[in-house]
Amino acid sequence: MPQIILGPQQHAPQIDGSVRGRAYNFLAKLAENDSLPGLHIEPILRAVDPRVRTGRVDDFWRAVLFKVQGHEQAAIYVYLGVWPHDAAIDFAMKTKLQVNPVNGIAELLFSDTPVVPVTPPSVGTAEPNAESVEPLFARRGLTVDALIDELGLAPHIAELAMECREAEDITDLAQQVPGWQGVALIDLSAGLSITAVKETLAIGEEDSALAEDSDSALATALHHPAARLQFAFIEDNEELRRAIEDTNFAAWRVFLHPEQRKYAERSWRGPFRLSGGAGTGKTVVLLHRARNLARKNPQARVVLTTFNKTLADAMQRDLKILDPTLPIAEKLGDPGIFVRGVDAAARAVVQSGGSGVAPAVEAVLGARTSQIARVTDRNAWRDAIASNGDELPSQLKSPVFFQAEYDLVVLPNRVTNLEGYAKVRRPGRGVPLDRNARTAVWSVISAYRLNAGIHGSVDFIETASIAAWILNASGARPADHVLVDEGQDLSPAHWQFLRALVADGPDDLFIAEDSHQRIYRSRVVLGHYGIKIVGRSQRLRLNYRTTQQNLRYAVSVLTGTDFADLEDGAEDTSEYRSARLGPAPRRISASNLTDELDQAATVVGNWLKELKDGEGPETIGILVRTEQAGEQLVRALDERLVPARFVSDKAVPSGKPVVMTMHRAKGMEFTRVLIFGVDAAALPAPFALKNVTDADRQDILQREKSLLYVAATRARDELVILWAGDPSKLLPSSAPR
Ligand SMILES: Nc1ncnc2c1ncn2[C@@H]1O[C@H](COP(=O)(O)OP(=O)(O)OP(=O)(O)O)[C@@H](O)[C@H]1O
Repeated sequence: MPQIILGPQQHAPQIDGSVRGRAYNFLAKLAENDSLPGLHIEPILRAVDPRVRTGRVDDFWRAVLFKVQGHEQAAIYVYLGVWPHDAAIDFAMKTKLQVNPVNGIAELLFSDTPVVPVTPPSVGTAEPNAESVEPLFARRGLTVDALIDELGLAPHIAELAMECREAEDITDLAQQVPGWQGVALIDLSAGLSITAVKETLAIGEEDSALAEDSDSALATALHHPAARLQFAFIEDNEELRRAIEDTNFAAWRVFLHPEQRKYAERSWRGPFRLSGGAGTGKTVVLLHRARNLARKNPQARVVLTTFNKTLADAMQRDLKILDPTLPIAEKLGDPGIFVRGVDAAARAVVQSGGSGVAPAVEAVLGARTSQIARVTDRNAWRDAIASNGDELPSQLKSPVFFQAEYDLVVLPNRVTNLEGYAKVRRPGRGVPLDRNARTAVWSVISAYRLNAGIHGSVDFIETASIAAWILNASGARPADHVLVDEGQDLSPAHWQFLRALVADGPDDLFIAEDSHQRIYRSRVVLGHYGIKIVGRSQRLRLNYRTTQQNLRYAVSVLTGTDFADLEDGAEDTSEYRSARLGPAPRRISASNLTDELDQAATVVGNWLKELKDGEGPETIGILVRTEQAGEQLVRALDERLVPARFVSDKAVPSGKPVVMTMHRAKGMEFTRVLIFGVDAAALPAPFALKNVTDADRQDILQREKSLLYVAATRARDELVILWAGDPSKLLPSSAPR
């Protein structure tokens, strides 16, 4: 059966729903049998490319396609869109599908225009003395010949690129150059060498050898990972229908970056870690990988998990958008993809743990009732300190200290009594504790556990620890593949649980994380919990969400902070890059709270007026540090006749701008973002730093910075930062360009 490929369609006219429907019918028939006479697949006399065809969609509309016939392969049809009859012939006459002679990537050429119509970059806009500044690529030692002969850029694009003075000019050019060439320009402007760019685009030395003008060479060139930034292989009619008829068909569903594709498809002998800055498509990779694994083996039990329920629900929704036919498992251990927050997945193990639960509770928490149906009250540490903390050194009288000590030391080491706690090693905990201090600390931990026992409750981390014990004791491994998002915020007990879900082996664990976005917990070294990454770790750097301006601002929030990833290595942000341009982030200083609320109402009110057709008010996000501040802000906006809705743990409803905490905004995105209340007095949050040890203080400050980074990277297009009085010290002192 013929294979349909959707090629670049930016040259085709917009068509309405009924024409889309007919275009789909045409392509569906073509995919079944290309010799059906009603299709009228016609070559065009004197066309520059003998492979070009038109096909009859109806009396008025014609499809333009290329027919590529590989050896012993079914015909491939590359679809470029539909045009009115004469315009279709005209377009078909001058369009050529070829193999790039340098790198073996399939590409379109037009005989009387450049590869794409490009306006010259606005050279020299960036600096007042720009005339004297050498263009960026020349400063980097690049030449037009190298861009053409070594990389394979189209000559007119290489020449324009060599004229660009600054990175913005390159981005501007790249935005107009679809496919791999645009991506290559962004990579070069971020400082990558031509060799490194070729590596990210999966261009090998052997690729140019395929650059002959044969059908089989073209078929190979269309499969090139970099060609697939523009040419999408459509696998069945359902996918075809969605791609043609759905006007919201999102690029992430088919046009993966070669690196994203590699991580979605490749197999590893053991756990793999994919790190990457905000918006680099880590979640997209996980969704594609889950689909690939489920398709490769329909009996496979794939667990797709993340930090919490809201993010898991969003992943499940997107998985269905990606492919509605995917088998979603409702029960852990069933074939298909089981999508849950990590705590819900642990609960599922405990709930079905039967007689294994009581010994697990005893092994993890010591002797107590095995009633664990309830969740321990969030104030339980405070209460335990109040009742049993008299002997504690004052700097340890803090729920923050106990939560971290419990997560990082007590639970992962299965400490159940003072003897155990007196001996346990506490690497990385900062404050050393002598025997007396350990006794005082243990007294509080015992009280915490005793109270929870009386209430028949456990906290989330305890549940993960109990679930891990149950699985390890029984040897049951209810998953074949575990895919994890937001790994930077999981605790050791979570990792012990995830490790226990799946046997050691190929493609057992795939972990996406960004240590710059660690906002909940202390840093964890995976190797301590049986997850040996050893060399199986890569990084994504191209941001698909945020404009270059917003990204640069967000990264400048991080500057000066020494981050480390889950494997203890340093991470840097120097090659983070974005393929989009937009307005510079606006920083607004208000004189007092009333002024700040007025300014917020003005910003959001204006944004509401600017919404385009099809853009709902919920694409505006207003991010705050605390729930209380959020609820207060909604009331104040309401008084100023600006509608808004505070969203905490539910999915975001449509119809109004959304106010939420910066924590809640993790993993989300908005077209426009206002970060409200970035005052010196509010960020870092004073309550977070109350009664903490010096060691914890540093880590909390780092997390508060990361919180601001998370908030700033939620914005696709516009970002406004607003404060009253003095700005937070966590903000960069000046706005980057
Ligand atoms: N190949 C792609 N083509 C088009 N859009 C993409 C692609 N990959 C990702 N995106 C888009 O970029 C945005 C960010 O993707 P995603 O949420 O997967 O990133 P992330 O790395 O998980 O981000 P974060 O860490 O901030 O949660 C989304 O809107 C997604 O649809």
